[in-house]
Amino acid sequence: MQRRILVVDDEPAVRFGIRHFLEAHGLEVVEAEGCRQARELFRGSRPDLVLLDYRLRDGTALDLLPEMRAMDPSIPVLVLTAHVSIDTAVQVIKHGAEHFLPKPVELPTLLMMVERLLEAQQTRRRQQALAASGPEALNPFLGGSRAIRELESTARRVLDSDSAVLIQGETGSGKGVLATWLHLHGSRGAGPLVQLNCAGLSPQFLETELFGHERGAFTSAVSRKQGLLEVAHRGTVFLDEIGDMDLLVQPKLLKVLEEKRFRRLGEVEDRSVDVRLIAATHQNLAEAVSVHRFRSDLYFRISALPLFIPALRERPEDIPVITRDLLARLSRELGRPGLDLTPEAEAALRAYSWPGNLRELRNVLERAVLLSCAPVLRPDDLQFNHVLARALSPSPAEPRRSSSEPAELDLTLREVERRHIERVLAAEGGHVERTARRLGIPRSSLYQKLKRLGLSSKI
Ligand SMILES: Nc1ncnc2c1ncn2[C@@H]1O[C@H](COP(=O)(O)OP(=O)(O)OP(=O)(O)O)[C@@H](O)[C@H]1O
Repeated sequence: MQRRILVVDDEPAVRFGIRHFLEAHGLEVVEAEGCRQARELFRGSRPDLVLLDYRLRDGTALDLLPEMRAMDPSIPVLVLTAHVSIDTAVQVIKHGAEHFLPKPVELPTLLMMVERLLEAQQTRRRQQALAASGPEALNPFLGGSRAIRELESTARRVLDSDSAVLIQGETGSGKGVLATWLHLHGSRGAGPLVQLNCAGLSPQFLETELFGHERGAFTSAVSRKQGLLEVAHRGTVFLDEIGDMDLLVQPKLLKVLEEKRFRRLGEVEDRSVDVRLIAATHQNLAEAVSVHRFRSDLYFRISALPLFIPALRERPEDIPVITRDLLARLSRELGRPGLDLTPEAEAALRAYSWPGNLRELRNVLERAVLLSCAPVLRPDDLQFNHVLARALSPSPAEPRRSSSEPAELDLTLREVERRHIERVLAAEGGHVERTARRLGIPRSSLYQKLKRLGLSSKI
């Protein structure tokens, strides 16, 4: 990730000299000749550091410093001045500058200072991000199966790239956990991680969430709103269920990815933004492209680095390790030290088909720990949702029939409805809202049907 420096000086020759030197050392430079332009660029081009001449034609550093601190206090400002006096130095530092340097500047000294300030800023941001994620951050690569080892090695290879990542996997398989891990361990780990689930969002809502709006952009826009893309500047945007993104919004997202620019609703000028996109879906996006539910250009853009999370049933050998990790976490969270399980319980966990993947495993264990007083869990303590599991993967003795088979014709309408709801519910991992959407009925109607048909929505 290239760092951007805003150089504010009214002398073009000074700006040219600094730009030339910093660019030769891998930094990107944007220039402003006075306070007005500096304000615009600070807001619009989002620099990582500012080099600010003390005296400008339309003001001094003392005017700009408090404004810049108020807009983003994490961006260090280094003041350059030809009139060094103790009083100026004290004023400049008091107004929020990180340091000051006498003019004419010695370029190697300037570079050293810039690099140190950028490094300190990066460390500070990373520490804040790790502290916010907590010591309990989940490890997405637990287990020794070949599938999970391959996932880890691919994920480590894409860590520091700026290209978009597409995480595919069944519901509850840990796509969100992997996205958080990629952000925290990548070169943007010190920056913000902003998440949005696109499922069920109207195009208007999705657009204002992503791009923000100006006051008065539409009737209910009573105040200005920052979009999530802006908030995620220098960090990562995690768009969950991207397959559900409305076709009207898709080209706008593509523009941001290609041009690194976007516009708030109701705004006339573009803003620049630097974000990495991590997208996730449980759908087959290539299939969605083939039926024109997803744009092929956006698909190609976001699927440059695809990661596939294997379903839990495809790697039963990992279940014991994951279970012990989850039990250790539950021990701490619930204040129940020494939680363990019998070999028979472990075998039962390995034998189950886990339609809800890791989310379901965690829920089964949590329920067992809460309902059992004993520290060691037995098979009886584990309550599996066999209805869902059967609906998703029927046993060989009871093969799923195609609708053309005569036996289907004998089913009552109620039974057909029941089976269909079971299947969709299983495919959506027990997620009622998504199931209702897929069935095309309101959530409240689905709850009524579940109750009437004696089905459980719990995963
Ligand atoms: N590596 C892991 N270790 C322990 N628990 C995990 C792990 N990954 C996921 N989980 C559990 O599964 C839950 C679901 O994870 P996550 O939200 O990342 O899945 P997902 O694939 O994004 O789900 P969805 O398809 O519903 O968006 C987590 O809240 C956590 O309880």
